[in-house]
Amino acid sequence: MNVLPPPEEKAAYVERMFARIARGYDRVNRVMTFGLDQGWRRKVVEYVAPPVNGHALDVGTGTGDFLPELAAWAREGIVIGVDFTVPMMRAGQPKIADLTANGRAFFIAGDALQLPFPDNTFDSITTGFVLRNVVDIPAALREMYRVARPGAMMACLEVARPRNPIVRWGHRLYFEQVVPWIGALLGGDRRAYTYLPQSARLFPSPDRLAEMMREAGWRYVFYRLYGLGAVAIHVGAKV
Ligand SMILES: C[S@@+](CC[C@H](N)C(=O)[O-])C[C@H]1O[C@@H](n2cnc3c(N)ncnc32)[C@H](O)[C@@H]1O
Repeated sequence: MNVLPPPEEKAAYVERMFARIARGYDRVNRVMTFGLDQGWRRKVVEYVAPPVNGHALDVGTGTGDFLPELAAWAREGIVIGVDFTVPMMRAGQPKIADLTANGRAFFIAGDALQLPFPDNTFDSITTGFVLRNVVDIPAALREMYRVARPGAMMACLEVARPRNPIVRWGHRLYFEQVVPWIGALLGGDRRAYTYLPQSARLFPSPDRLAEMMREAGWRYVFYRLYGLGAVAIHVGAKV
C-alpha cells in the first residue's frame, strides 16, 4: 500500500500525520530504535558544539528532543525549536518547561522552508529526521544556511540504508514489516509508520545529501554513519 502523498499535498499531509502521532511519538521512537535515538541526537549536538552563550536552533524540532542537550552546551545561551506541527511541540513542552521558565528555551511555530528568523542569527543548527518530510530539501538547506551566522555549524540526522547487503536486507525487513506494527501498537497509527519507510526509500543517499549541502552553501561537509548504517549524520559549516 503506497501512503506517500503527491508533492503538492505533502506539507499538509505531514503536518496532519505528526499532529495525530504527537502524543505517542517519543515512546515509539525509543522502542523502534532500541533506545539508540537519543545517543544519535547527543552526537549531533556534539558536532555543532553550541557555544556557552550562543544561540542554537533545532529545525523540525517535533517534541523538542534536541533542546535540553543544546541547552546543556549553551548553558548561558538561548535554544529555539521550530516546527509547523504545534501538537508535537505541545507534547514536548514538559521537557523544556524549566528552561522556558528561565527564558532559555522556546518553541516557535514556523516552516523550515521559510524560517521566521533574520539572516545570520544562530551559532549552531540541528535538524533530525526532518528533511525526509520537506517538499524541497535544497530550499530547507538554504534556509538553515541563511539563518546561520558565519562560523556556525549545522548537523543533520536522517535515515540511511545500510551498505552491507545482509544488514540491508534485515534492516529493510525490520523497517518495512515490523516498524509499521510497532507504530500501530504503541503509537496507534500504522499508516504514519508505513509512511516512514516509504519516505526513507526516496530520500537521497548520504553522498547525494552531502552534495546538496555543498550546493546550498555549506562548507567542510562530511557525514558519518551510525546504527549499522541505518542513520547518517551530516555536518557542515558556514564560513
Ligand atoms: C520525524 S519528526 C522529527 C522530530 C524531531 N526533530 C526528532 O528528532 O524527533 C519530523 C518533524 O518535522 C516537522 N516538519 C516537517 N516538515 C516541516 C516543515 N516544512 N517545517 C517545519 N517543520 C516540519 C514535523 O512537523 C515533525 O514534527
